[in-house]
Amino acid sequence: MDVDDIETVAVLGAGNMGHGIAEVAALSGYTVALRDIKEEFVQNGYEQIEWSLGKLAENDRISEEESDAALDRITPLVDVEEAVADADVVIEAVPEQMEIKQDVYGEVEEYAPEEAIFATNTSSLSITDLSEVTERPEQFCGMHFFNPPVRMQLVEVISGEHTDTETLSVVEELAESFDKTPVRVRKDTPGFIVNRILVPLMNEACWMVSEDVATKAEIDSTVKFDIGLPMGAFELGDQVGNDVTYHVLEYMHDVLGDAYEPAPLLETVVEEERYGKKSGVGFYEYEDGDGAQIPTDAGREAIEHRLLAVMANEVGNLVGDDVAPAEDIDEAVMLGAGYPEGPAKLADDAGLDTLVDTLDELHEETGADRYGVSDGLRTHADEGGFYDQEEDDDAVSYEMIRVEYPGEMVGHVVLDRPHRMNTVNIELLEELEQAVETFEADDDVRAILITGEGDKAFSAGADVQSMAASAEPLQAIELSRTGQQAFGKLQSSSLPVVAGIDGYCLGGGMEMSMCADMRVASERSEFGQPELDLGLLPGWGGTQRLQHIVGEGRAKEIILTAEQYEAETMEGYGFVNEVVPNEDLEDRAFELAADLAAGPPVATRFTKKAMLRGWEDTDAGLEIEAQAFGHLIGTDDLMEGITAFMGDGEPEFEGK
Ligand SMILES: C/C=C/C(=O)SCCNC(=O)CCNC(=O)[C@H](O)C(C)(C)COP(=O)(O)OP(=O)(O)OC[C@H]1O[C@@H](n2cnc3c(N)ncnc32)[C@H](O)[C@@H]1OP(=O)(O)O
Repeated sequence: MDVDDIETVAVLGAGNMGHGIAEVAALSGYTVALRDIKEEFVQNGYEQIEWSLGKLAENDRISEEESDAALDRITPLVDVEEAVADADVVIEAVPEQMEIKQDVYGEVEEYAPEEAIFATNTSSLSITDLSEVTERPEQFCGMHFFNPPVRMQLVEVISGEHTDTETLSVVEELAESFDKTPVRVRKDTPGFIVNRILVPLMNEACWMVSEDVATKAEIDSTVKFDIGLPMGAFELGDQVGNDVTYHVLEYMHDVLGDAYEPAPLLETVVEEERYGKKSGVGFYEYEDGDGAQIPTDAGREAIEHRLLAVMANEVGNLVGDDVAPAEDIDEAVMLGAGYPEGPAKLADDAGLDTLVDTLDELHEETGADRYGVSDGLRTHADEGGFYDQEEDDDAVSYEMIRVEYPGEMVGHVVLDRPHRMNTVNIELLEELEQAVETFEADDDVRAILITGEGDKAFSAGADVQSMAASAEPLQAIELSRTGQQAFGKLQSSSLPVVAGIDGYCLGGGMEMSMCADMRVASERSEFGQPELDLGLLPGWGGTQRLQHIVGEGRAKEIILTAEQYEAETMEGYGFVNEVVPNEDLEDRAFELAADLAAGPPVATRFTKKAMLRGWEDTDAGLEIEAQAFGHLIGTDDLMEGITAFMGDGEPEFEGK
């Protein structure tokens, strides 16, 4: 079967995952049969889809017509025969119990066309075992979506023992046609990739508390603010559901052995039905407490090493068993769990030798199987890392941005952290500076275009979480200077710069766009300098540059109110040169950049220089800005602002 042959997708199970998958398939133009065992279940799923499509339209992610058309493509059904009779692909998302799934496949096998592919959305059962229930194990694979499917980019496509490669390729292409990123899991292993990394990490966090090695606060502070993961380990556990984690871990324990023995703390919370947010209490109290309140400064290096070592060991297992290469593991975990960098890269950065030593020491000390170093980790430690260390040191490599050459003498920078709203961290600043230098040294580039990956954000500003991790005045002054310098390089580039803005353009993201010579924005874009709401000030040039573009009055209004502004308003303020329909943004921004690239390079350069020099004494202003940034980083108000942001609350500033 070819992906182009697929017209009809049957989704079995209209629960959380099932209705989400049906919505994604319908949005991509497929005819969808959504089936559940009872009319009320399937109707409920259908209504959830209707609500979600309505939200997408309300937020301008899709048009009303697209929303209506997607809903029209979905037929809610109870009858299995009717649901699968015309299906080219059947995606099964029924409850995670072998007997239920077996029954479903028994029925489906009877009515589905012979050539139809079966894909299961299981997260914890063996693909091979499930495939053997059917008469088409070679046409059977895993298609593991993340929750909620409409928002999450990753789909793990898992090979069972009998799956043929054609089936995997078609399902990967199907995932791509859903506008998702498939990552192939070459072997059917418990937890596949993402859970195989996350669940043992969670278990190790629990072991540390169970053994009085560290407190929950110390561990979550280390995970969130030192390692820089999106949530603390316990915070994430409570979010996912501790019963779910425990269930997956038990399966790993059964199949993979004692290295995956659940920690007593995890067993206790599950026994006591402290499942997390959904039950009102987990590791933290939600109903009767303030939820996860994680201190920014309680992290410890020993905890960091131990967690990274356990994570590296799992990467070693996956790579060593040929489940996936390091690049795929990193991509999956970044997309599926929102890690700023993948686990293999994090482990390489920490040094595999050090992590192996940590595991060896723990193994000797405790004798616990989970510290036994995996063959994959040891081999890669000997080679110097999971990634090739022999790469040419002079070669420029980018991780936070993409550098592209779309033609017409345009050099294109894509801010490439869509899982974190293209937020800006120090590495991104450094890479941006490097990209500008590379373009300037390239005779074939005459204009720079900057856009953000995805349709949610050009950039939501500085990565608040990584900023909170360096809450020292001197570090903050340095961070402010680094941003000023990188954005300054863009502003003073001899090449004309166009910013193509689609979605949120906030804080540091807006400060970056201030350094472009022209800004074109989609209708749905929103602008703002929310820094004062965080107890900060725009520290990457915003206090100086904005007033040059929109005048002092508007600049003060935007910065002091910290409000968000629509693209049209910002056009009126003179910040945006042109507002275009959402779907035209990319083409129009490129067209504008190509137009400027076709202009006279020397005259363009001198024009830019003259106009920039004509500003008043900006350096003095920038110095004050950097000093102020350093001063603010140590204030209680900043912590209040960041804590409120992380916890979705309203800040109460005290002026301290
Ligand atoms: C010198 C420069 C200083 C600065 O730039 S300071 C930072 C200034 N920027 C901000 O304050 C913007 C903060 N973000 C927001 O207000 C909201 O987000 C948005 C309006 C952009 C989007 O809201 P919604 O659509 O409801 O999405 P969501 O669930 O809030 O965000 C999606 C994920 O993106 C993370 N995120 C968004 N902005 C930032 C940020 N600036 N730093 C770190 N993470 C950010 C969130 O936490 C969340 O993550 P999860 O999905 O893991 O919960």
